[in-house]
Amino acid sequence: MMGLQEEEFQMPNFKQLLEEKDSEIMRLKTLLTKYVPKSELDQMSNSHPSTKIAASTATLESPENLCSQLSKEDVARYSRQLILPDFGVGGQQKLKKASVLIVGAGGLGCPAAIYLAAAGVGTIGVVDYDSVELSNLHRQILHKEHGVGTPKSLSIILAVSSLNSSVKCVSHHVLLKSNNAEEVISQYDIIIDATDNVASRYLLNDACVLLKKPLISGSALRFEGQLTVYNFDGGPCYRCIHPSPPPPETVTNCSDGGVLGVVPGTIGCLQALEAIKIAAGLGSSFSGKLLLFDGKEGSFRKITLRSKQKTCSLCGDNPVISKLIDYEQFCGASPTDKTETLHLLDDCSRLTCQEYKQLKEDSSPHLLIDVRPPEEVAICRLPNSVNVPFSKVEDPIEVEKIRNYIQKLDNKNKQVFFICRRGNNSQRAVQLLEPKLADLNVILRDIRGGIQAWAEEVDTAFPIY
Ligand SMILES: Nc1ncnc2c1ncn2[C@@H]1O[C@H](COP(=O)(O)OP(=O)(O)OP(=O)(O)O)[C@@H](O)[C@H]1O
Ligand SMILES: [Zn+2]
Repeated sequence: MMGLQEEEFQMPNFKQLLEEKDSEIMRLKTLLTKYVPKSELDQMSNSHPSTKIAASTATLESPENLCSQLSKEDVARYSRQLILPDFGVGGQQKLKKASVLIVGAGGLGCPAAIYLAAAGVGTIGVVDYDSVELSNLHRQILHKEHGVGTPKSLSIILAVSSLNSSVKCVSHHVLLKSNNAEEVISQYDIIIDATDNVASRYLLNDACVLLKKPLISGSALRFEGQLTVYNFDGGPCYRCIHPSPPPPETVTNCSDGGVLGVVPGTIGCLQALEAIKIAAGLGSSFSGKLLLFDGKEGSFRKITLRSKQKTCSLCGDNPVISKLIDYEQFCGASPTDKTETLHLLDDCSRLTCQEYKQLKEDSSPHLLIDVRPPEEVAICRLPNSVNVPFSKVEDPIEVEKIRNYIQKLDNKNKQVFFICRRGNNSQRAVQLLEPKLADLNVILRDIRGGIQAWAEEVDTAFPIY
């Protein structure tokens, strides 16, 4: 390792040495074998080395030329990757010239950004409209406690530039939408999708196909992650694989499903790796392939995807999409819809947190059923609530249990309240149980906004998750 490093530090002297001694020419040629194809070197040996090498400088980017573009600091900083046989000075130069846009400064975007900066990608752009929250810090590892409340895109570029001040960092504090996506994306060579919603996936895919940019797509939920590269090297685009979006209610986000921080960390690093490979001219291992990572099993699987489709409405033979569309309408959900708010029940079947608080203070007999999963109930719960997870609310054993609780209530107007995290499943539970408990002459109601509204409106010391 040291040998190569030392030789590269001496590069500026090579030209002079070349004119003086043939032995030095041989030494230079040995070094050249690392960067110049053998056929080119053979041709060089038939004529005067100095002229041949000068000619090759223009076309082949000899190390002499390449190294003159890397500063002494660059050589020292990147020395461990400069000596990589398939990467070398040429790869480093390409990285330095490359620009990568990371859309989403969250669990995937943070690790991707920091590894790209460490590797020496010339320009890194970061897009995010959101600000740092405390619940981000377990996985969005470039944001800091003192940065809670600051724009995520700014927080990332501060971390990136303190690691590598030679990287040009650009913060785009915007929600990427149809009206601004092309303007931002067109400024970069490679795009990383580190977002968390379907509308953004289609938007990025369409913009990348229209602007002919490779798209490195990642996702992570619970213990599992996925990675693929779209619109690269003749491979499919996102629409080739998913011509239409999934129903919004079938999509789970990290805020509802949970995620272990290392999982997006792993996928974000792999996104950075693919970006580095593409930028350095090494290609990608995931065009038309999907990586499935299972953190619980500790397994990686790579499967082959459907190839690029001739019938694809975007990248096929007769495309019908020639400009960006309204993705919120297309997907039935906006990129900022973190949580759904359902209105399933009439007002008379709903209670506000304040009304419930009053009822408790009046010691009015009632039953409070918490329909969150036990993992969430273990985080926090209201006193005297019973837990019947929503997934089991129609289970005959659970229904029987609820009937027994109700029968033990000793007032005439038997009141049963349902609570969940945000007030959606509690409404669904009322709807499902009303017919099953009709014979008990009982009033079923839900608590609007759930535990979260309680924490925000009634008891601010109550945890929010
Ligand atoms: N169209 C978009 N334009 C800009 N930023 C986006 C867009 N879509 C998603 N994002 C950003 O992508 C990031 C994705 O991060 P991540 O999946 O880790 O979840 P989160 O939204 O920060 O957290 P949580 O889901 O826990 O609330 C978010 O910071 C979000 O603001
Ligand atoms: Zn396609």
